[in-house]
Amino acid sequence: MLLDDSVDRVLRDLESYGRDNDAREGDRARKMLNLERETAELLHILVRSGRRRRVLEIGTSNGVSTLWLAAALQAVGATDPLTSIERDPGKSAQAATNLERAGLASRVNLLVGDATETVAGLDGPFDCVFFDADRWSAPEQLRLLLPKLEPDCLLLADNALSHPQEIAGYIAAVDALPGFGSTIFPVGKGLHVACRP
Ligand SMILES: C[S@@+](CC[C@H](N)C(=O)[O-])C[C@H]1O[C@@H](n2cnc3c(N)ncnc32)[C@H](O)[C@@H]1O
Repeated sequence: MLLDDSVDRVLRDLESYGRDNDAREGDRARKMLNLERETAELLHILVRSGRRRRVLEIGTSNGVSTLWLAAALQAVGATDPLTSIERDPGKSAQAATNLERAGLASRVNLLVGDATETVAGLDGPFDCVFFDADRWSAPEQLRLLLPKLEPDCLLLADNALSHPQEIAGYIAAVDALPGFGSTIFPVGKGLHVACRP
């Protein structure tokens, strides 16, 4: 079991809520678009086994992946909170409630705003970044983050297989970075994983 029962219960509720909401909502902006459980498990294991401690998430939605990341940080005893960015204040407020329910609120700093603008104002350093917002702006966010990444750094991005054209710019930008190696895990919508060992 990767998670405490209390956290797992909240996530099971959110999975069911997200499924129903996204099936009902015609407006994409109102969908939760949560990470699939198997992708979230992989994310959790990578962060936890790699003992990541300074993690940034781009694209909170209502907090499904945020809970998985926060639980990984709790498991490794990280002292810094996860930073997570979302432009929709309503979704971020839902994430705050969900983190509270899971007992993980103190482990996350939720920021509301455009990801690129917000990233420009962050100090870092980060040893892991999870990109899960719009894929077009991810290369610019990566560029802004480069001086704020620790030498030992893990970069994660969802939708590598579901949206290959949209994510191509991000993957090309990672490939152009000296010292990084990467692969795509064919899980869920495809998780792109890059590290600089
Ligand atoms: C795929 S969902 C994130 C799902 C979330 N990681 C989870 O597992 O629950 C993408 C989210 O990113 C947000 N988003 C998209 N583009 C953004 C941007 N440029 N800046 C900030 N948030 C953005 C959307 O509002 C949406 O809630």
